[in-house]
Amino acid sequence: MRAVHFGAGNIGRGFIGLLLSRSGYTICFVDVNDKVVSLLRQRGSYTVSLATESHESVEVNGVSAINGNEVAQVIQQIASADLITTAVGVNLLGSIADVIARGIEHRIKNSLSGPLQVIACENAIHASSLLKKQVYERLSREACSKADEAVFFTNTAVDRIVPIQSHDDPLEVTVEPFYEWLIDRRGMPPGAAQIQGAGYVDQLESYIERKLFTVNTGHCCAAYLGYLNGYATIHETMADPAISIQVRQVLEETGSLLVKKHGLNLQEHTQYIQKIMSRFRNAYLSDGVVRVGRSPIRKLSPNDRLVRPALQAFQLGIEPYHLSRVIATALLFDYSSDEEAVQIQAKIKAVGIHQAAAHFTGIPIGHPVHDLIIHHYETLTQPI
Ligand SMILES: NC(=O)C1=CN([C@@H]2O[C@H](COP(=O)(O)OP(=O)(O)OC[C@H]3O[C@@H](n4cnc5c(N)ncnc54)[C@H](O)[C@@H]3O)[C@@H](O)[C@H]2O)C=CC1
Ligand SMILES: O=P(O)(O)OC[C@H]1O[C@](O)(CO)[C@@H](O)[C@@H]1O
Repeated sequence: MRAVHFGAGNIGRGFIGLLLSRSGYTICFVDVNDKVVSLLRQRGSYTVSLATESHESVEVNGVSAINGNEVAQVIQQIASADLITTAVGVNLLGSIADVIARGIEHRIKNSLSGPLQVIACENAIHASSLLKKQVYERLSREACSKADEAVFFTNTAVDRIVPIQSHDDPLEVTVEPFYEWLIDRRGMPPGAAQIQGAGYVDQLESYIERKLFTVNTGHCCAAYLGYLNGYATIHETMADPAISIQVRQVLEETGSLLVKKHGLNLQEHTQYIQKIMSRFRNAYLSDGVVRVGRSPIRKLSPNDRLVRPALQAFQLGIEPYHLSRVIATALLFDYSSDEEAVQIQAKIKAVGIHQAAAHFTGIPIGHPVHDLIIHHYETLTQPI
């Protein structure tokens, strides 16, 4: 079985590559980082170590790599692949859609048989459907109808914390021991092999929202509060009892929404929250608040981990008081090396917080949730 994986970064090597290799796939990584590509090519392997006391590690062997700019070679790899996976960042899916479309056209033109499965392992709701749309925009109508029969874009939810790495070996990647990879059973090619360690579910939306509104909402809550309070890492931030309480409050709020919307069992969900908070406290992971808070415009967008649960909660009669505070802290994230944080600060300066909040969240001025965001923003920025 052959897989082509776009994005040989932290999650690509530390999670997706590892599980695919264990399941018997040979993996060809496609990346635009020359150093990573040439090292993977030279060695054909890399090390994954666990963020635990014993720091156990495993070798991932039999991998190859291509630079994403070597388009003809990427197309050749897609021609013979059973599976394409991605972990490049949801906003970058458009930059790989072209070569994937060309690979699919090549398969169709040369009557290469066998189904091709495509799984976009990004932190977003229905990222594979988004990638499908971007790929189909680049295909002829005839190719689209052929692709309908042979190419299966399968939605997924991926969960494993893999921070920015700082090893002497640039390929080594340290990951937390926990992982969850859930795949929508309905999007599977008939008779396709299952990936060992992944779970296959029928109602993916509830799992994606459970993960996005708990792991990712809680994580960015810790990140933005940590940043505002001068902490460097999530672990340090979570050791501050006042912040830990606020993370818990926001997760109780999203928990009420998830229980009401998806009928989750409250007791089980409470345990899920406890597990997530203990993952954030892992002392063997050094995860910077600026990594977890990265790309605040994406995180503030209407379908992401903050605004989507806030508006859904509001619609179900739950006041998103704590979520609104996290939104306000995201608007206060002024890290100068983050391009999106810089854009947000420039917008606030240019048009004021009321309009800027409406612009980034899509929540109009005058909406009760907008009022709540402004209330928190003003409280947080009040001189002491
Ligand atoms: N790191 C984590 O803990 C988790 C990350 N994710 C998601 O996985 C995705 C990747 O995140 P990370 O691995 O943390 O980021 P990363 O920055 O470590 O890896 C992204 C990789 O994609 C490569 N890339 C960029 N443009 C490309 C292109 N056009 N073609 C091929 N490769 C390209 C980059 O060079 C980099 O190696 C994001 O969507 C993130 O939200 C999901 C769950 C966990
Ligand atoms: O990768 P993103 O979407 O920028 O957000 C960072 C988040 O993703 C993760 O990397 C993995 O879920 C978390 O560490 C964090 O919640």
